[in-house]
Amino acid sequence: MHAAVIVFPGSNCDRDLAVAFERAGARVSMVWHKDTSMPEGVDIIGVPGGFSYGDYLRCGAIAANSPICRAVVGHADRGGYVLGVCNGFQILTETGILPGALLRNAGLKYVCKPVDLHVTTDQSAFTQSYTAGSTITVPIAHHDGNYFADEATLDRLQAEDRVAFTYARNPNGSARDIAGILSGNRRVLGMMPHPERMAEPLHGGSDGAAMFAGLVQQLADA
Ligand SMILES: NC(=O)CC[C@H](N)C(=O)O
Repeated sequence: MHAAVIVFPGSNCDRDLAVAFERAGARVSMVWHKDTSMPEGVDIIGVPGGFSYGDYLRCGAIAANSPICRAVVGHADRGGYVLGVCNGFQILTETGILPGALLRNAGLKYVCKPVDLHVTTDQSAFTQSYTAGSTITVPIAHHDGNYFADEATLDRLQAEDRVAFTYARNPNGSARDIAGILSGNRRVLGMMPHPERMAEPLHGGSDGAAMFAGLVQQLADA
């Protein structure tokens, strides 16, 4: 399984994401934001967390218009897999690959701490290694993690079983406690918490590792 991890100026979780994929058995290519295409045979694109372009004008807004993001959109349009974590989730909403937007945290503060997440669905390559209804612990680290979408979009996400994770205790004001959502074809996941930062015992927990293991298993079989 071949994963590409995008590197923007200001990314700070790109290496963490690459290591999480590698430890699960994937081959990883790092791809610079000025590139215009993916390496041959990429199965999944990881859009990492961080502060792409210094979070100007809004988190993810400039990255969404970077040269490489045209290739990310093309990959998603062709039914390819994409994982966007934190700033990556913000970038995926800014490109329109995923619906909604990430607003300033309700408490107007940067929040950095482990949080409990409910796994809402196991019906995706990202969440198949978890039990639906179980609770996992994964850190958050963001100031713009307050998921917003109009009521019709939120209803549709829930009706289509596309809410992947919800917060056990909402840390940022997200609508309906949403921490992560899937695309309509279930091949794109955007989430604010960082599974790659809780992926081995030295991180203080390894609940995030099952996501990468599940992806490698599914995409190796594909
Ligand atoms: N860890 C991250 O990716 C942070 C994303 C963004 N810079 C924010 O603070 O909201």
